[in-house]
Amino acid sequence: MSVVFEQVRDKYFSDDEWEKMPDAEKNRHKLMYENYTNCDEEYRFLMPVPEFLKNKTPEFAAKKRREREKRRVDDSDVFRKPLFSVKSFEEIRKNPIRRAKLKPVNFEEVPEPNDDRYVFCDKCDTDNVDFCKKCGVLRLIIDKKVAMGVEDRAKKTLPSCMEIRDSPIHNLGVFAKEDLENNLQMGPYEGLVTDKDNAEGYSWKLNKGTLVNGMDEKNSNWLRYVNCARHVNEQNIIAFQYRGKLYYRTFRNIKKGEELLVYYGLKFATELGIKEKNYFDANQNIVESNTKKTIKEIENKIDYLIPREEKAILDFYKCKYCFWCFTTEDFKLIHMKRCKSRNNKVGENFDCVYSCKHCLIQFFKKELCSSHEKKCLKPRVRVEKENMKIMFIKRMNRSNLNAKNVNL
Ligand SMILES: C[S@@+](CC[C@H](N)C(=O)[O-])C[C@H]1O[C@@H](n2cnc3c(N)ncnc32)[C@H](O)[C@@H]1O
Repeated sequence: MSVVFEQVRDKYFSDDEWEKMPDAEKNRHKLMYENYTNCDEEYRFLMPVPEFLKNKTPEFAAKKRREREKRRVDDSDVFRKPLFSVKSFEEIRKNPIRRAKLKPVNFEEVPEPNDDRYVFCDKCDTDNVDFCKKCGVLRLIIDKKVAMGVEDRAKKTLPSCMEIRDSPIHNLGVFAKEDLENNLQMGPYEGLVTDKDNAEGYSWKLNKGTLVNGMDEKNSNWLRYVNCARHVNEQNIIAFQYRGKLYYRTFRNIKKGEELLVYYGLKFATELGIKEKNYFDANQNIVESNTKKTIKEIENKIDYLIPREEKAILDFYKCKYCFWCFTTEDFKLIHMKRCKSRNNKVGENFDCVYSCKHCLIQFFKKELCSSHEKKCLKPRVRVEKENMKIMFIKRMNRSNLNAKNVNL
């Protein structure tokens, strides 16, 4: 609104009058006001005074003043008031971009372990990661230590509790020379690791797709002689994969003289003439095994059962200076080159070594070993996935190890 309009309104009209007045009328009043006030004072007396300029009584002037005051206050309020009403903090919608920049919330997504870290426990009937917390790890039957490439290596690795001889099933087989208990672990199945299928019937296929071919007797172990069971009742061991390797284990007690028999899997077994239907047929002959010996009895009696703590001493590749143990000869040699104890030849002064019962690292001092054990966070565990997908291959035919094994 122009200044002249404001002057006319403020001085000569009440707010109500001004509001109701049409724009043309307001304009006319403005022009009359300008003409009159702009006229020289000498000649102004000649002009008629416009009507609206005349009604400026004291009451009217006081009323106009009040209206002006009120308007000023209202106008100043416009600047003080926010343009929008203030919402409570909760109601304010957060900016999604800002929210994205917030620090990550405090949670962790625990990765699912690999399939071959699950172990099925017969007793508890549960799948466990690494080992059954109630029943512990499986006990091992250790292969005899023979260098790779040696003539007849596979037979030479045979533990003293077994024998290899003619089998009524096929050519050679593995037989128990002693009563064997349930839950004994054997292996891993050794052989050439390859990507190619072969026709020999001595390969296991691992979950990742590679094959362990035990055909070559110089580069495999005794597990290659284990035949396939013809019926569920004569099966006494099952194969399972643990951390990329294939193992066998007993799932019931085995009598002295009994042949060790595993199930090769549906496809390969079918190829050998073992039909799935007959395999699980209850009317077939039942192979009995009533060998019930306490673990203590067996442990005390036989030399091939190695308690976990001793395994490191006998089976692992040991640095001759410091007694650290390694799972392969190569690792051991690498370590020995850098071994801190090499110059002192510390190891030569000790007849006895102490191994950690969790991770199998060895120490030449008992105190060192026990202090390590307290801290050791890597309990050595045996893992078993009985519902496995490992396959035993013969002539391009792959066969899954039957999941029914699990239910035996
Ligand atoms: C891993 S080898 C077992 C050892 C074999 N008996 C030997 O003397 O070398 C697998 C081969 O044995 C034979 N075999 C194993 N179980 C069998 C079964 N139940 N019936 C027929 N042949 C079997 C098959 O020829 C198969 O290819």
